[in-house]
Amino acid sequence: MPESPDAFAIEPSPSGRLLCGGCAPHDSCRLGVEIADAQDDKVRFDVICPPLWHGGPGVAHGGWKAAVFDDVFSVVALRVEPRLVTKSLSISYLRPVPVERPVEVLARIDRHAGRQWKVSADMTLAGMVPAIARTELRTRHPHHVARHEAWPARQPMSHNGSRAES
Ligand SMILES: CCCCCCCCCC(=O)SCCNC(=O)CCNC(=O)[C@H](O)C(C)(C)COP(=O)(O)OP(=O)(O)OC[C@H]1O[C@@H](n2cnc3c(N)ncnc32)[C@H](O)[C@@H]1OP(=O)(O)O
Repeated sequence: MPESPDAFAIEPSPSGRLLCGGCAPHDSCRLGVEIADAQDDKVRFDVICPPLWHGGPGVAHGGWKAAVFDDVFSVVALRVEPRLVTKSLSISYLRPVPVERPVEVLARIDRHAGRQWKVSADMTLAGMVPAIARTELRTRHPHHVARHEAWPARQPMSHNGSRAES
């Protein structure tokens, strides 16, 4: 019998990294995120924006920063709970971040009760804070992925044969 999609959980890679599904086969984070120091409820990350993720000339795309925050938030909480999803993500973009320059991100669990997690982080570069963010995570329901797979199949078809949003 095929394994349930909800059996999925992020486990350390062969080199001990916590990686998303897209990066796990490469055994490296394509966003440029590495754990520098981990304590119980906070983790410090060394991060370098690869040139691929530039937006304006020589500076990181805002979507890269968002993905970095989403990633580090999950890593902090994944060390306690392997089955998580992001419910909300809020970012303040305060300064540009140059590509290929080391930045530091410090993420901390502010609150955890039941399925609910609140985590926040600061990005720092040479004593400046170019971005801060906070998130709400949820521990996945046991059938989270299976429900999401079933949901599009229930949506009505549009005229061109694709499924309509509802
Ligand atoms: C480097 C280490 C690895 C890092 C990996 C990268 C990390 C990336 C993490 C992510 O980005 S996860 C992907 C982005 N997040 C999502 O796609 C989450 C989508 N949203 C949801 O699944 C739900 O909104 C959520 C589970 C967050 C809701 O949680 P809540 O606790 O606020 O609400 P609740 O569970 O009570 O569900 C609210 C409503 O949604 C419904 N629901 C919940 N889960 C569902 C599901 N799986 N399928 C369909 N409906 C669902 C639920 O029945 C209910 O419906 P009603 O309002 O009608 O009662």
